[in-house]
Amino acid sequence: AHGWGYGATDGPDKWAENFPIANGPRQSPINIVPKEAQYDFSLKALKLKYDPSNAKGILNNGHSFQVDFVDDTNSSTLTGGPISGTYRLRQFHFHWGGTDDRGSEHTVNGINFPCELHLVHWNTKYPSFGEAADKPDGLAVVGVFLKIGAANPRLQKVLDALDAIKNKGKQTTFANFDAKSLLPGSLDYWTYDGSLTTPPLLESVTWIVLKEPISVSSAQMVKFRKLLFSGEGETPCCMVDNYRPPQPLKGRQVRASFK
Ligand SMILES: CN[C@@H]1CN(c2cccc(OC)c2)S(=O)(=O)c2sc(S(N)(=O)=O)cc21
Ligand SMILES: [Zn+2]
Repeated sequence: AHGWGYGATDGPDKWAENFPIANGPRQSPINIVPKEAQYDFSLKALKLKYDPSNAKGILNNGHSFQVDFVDDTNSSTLTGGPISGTYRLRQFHFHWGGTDDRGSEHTVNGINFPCELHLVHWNTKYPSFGEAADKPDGLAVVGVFLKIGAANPRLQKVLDALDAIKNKGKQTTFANFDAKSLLPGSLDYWTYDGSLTTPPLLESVTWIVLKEPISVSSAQMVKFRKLLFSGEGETPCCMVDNYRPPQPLKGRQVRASFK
């Protein structure tokens, strides 16, 4: 079965056995070296328009937890930035570590952050998310680093919902949430062509990684780590270190929207 995870026997080093694209030419995440990123004056400003009423539910999918959005209209969209056309917000989720010194997927000058937020959008030139997911311009994911500092009140509603979805497969309603509230003040970004960072590792993602992190406190990080990879009745296994390490750049150019 395509059971994959983040452990010693099913983790990132084993994914190529079932998903050979793991060794492909445009895999994610990557280490971002700001000095090697090329400023591209033609890159547009990111335009993120999110409607809080599109928030639907929150789910523990056994790899992370995700907040799902109704995506049958263009009321929550990403436009501008490095992409052309309109991409719809599908879900957001996080990756984090067992301790505050690791957890992000992208790194900057080799530095890990304790957590990374991904806002997943799909290209409306395709009829559905499923159709878009394996096309080279199918998905656009906005990545936001979380840095240890003051407690982030914008995260609290998400963290307070986690007690209800402790185990794999559990979900609950999650209404009226403004995903825009999770974004930092600056929308300066790095962008490059990449992939899903989890199986099926499809090379369909235009990555848009924001330069400015948002804050999270150590106490808030403890709440992420109370989630379980395991299902109810299984041996409890803490959901931590659910990140793929940086992958080879293989000649790709990372562009910057800022000087
Ligand atoms: C488990 N994988 C996540 C869920 N998804 C998923 C589910 C089913 C099929 C599929 O591809 C056909 C993708 S997803 O596309 O929403 C994404 S994006 C993403 S990340 N870390 O690169 O931002 C992780 C996942
Ligand atoms: Zn992700």
